[in-house]
Amino acid sequence: MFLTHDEEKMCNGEYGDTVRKSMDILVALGDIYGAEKFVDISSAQVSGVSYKTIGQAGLEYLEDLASDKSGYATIPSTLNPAGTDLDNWSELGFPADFASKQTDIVNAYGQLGISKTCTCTPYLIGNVPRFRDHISWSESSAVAYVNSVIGARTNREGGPGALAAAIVGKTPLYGFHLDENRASTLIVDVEADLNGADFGALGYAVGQVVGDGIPYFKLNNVPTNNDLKSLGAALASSGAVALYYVENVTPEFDTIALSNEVNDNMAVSTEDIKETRDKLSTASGYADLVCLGCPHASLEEIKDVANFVCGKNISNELWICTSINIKAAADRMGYTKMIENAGGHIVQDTCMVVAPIEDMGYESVGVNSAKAANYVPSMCGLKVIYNDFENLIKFD
Ligand SMILES: C[C@@](O)(CCOP(=O)(O)O)CC(=O)O
Ligand code: SF4
Repeated sequence: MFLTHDEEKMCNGEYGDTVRKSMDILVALGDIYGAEKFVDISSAQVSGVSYKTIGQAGLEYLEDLASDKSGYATIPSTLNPAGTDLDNWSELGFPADFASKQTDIVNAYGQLGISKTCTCTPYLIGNVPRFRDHISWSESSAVAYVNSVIGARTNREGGPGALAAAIVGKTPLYGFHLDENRASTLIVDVEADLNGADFGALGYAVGQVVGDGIPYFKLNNVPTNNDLKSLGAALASSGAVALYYVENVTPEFDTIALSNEVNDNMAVSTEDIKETRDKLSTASGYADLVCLGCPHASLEEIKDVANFVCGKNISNELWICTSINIKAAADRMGYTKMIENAGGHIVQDTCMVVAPIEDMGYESVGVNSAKAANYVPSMCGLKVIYNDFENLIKFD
């Protein structure tokens, strides 16, 4: 890999040990993937935050890096969801020993200069790259969104790679950073009219077929940003999708998307969507915990749930997961009160997959996210029911 004089100094430790270690990771990635040089980036999004997923070894690695005090994030950078609501963990029933480890992890990231905003939808709250910006993001659903809906450029980074990029402010130039690798590989004709959880089912079904390719959707409906958030998350979880196009909707659908001839096609019917929806559930009836907000909920999604539950009594447990910022906006709008008065909670910083819900007495989880339906059984060992939120919430 070609290195500038300054990049060589970073590699030689002239900017301190944390920068040197970060360059080691980035140069290794660049060598593996055949990058010719580095590119400057404008944003980082760092996964590997929950104590459930990185454990004691991850905590010690971060504390070690932070204690050196020789390297800090040089660009706007946010964190992926943590394993607890960082402020209200006790009221919500999170185990105290887990919460304490979780706080230590987030504090170590904070000492490294990463914003302690823990969310998988940073594009809703201020970590918002511009069209064609080079960035380094690691949450797979956020990668799919930012590449596809915003048109920024990122690979599906791992947590350590994104952290290293946040500190150095650069990433190796390869893969999805290059226009030549952003052409679509599969045309998807969607014959079904889609609503709500259908978008996740579509993403799940197509992700299984396309793998790490780039699907190009022809839809009957004009999707909302929330629909695109669900679609991309599902594509990135059943497949390894980093980028998709929707005809007449997402940037570059009429330019880069079709710059190579696409020979693969698939059609998705109403019956396919129904079958996929059914397949995503491993239980029936009502779940004891309904957990919405995968990826983290937008204010509009919270508003819809608030209006739906207002004035009623919810008899299963309800969490709507989101960022601290959207929670604050929901508080001010009165949505939080409406949901709490009905017996539900807005839970910030965490989610049903990275929280230790399997240790909190729950057995089945109701979700309207195909990504969550895919991961809750494997990462939490719990049963899952996939449906629109209106069909998951039970009232007295
Ligand atoms: C499942 C996921 O959304 C959350 C867990 O990731 P992590 O704990 O931040 O590494 C990660 C991903 O899909 O990129
Ligand atoms: S599992 Fe869903 S809610 Fe949790 S971090 Fe991933 S996308 Fe966000």
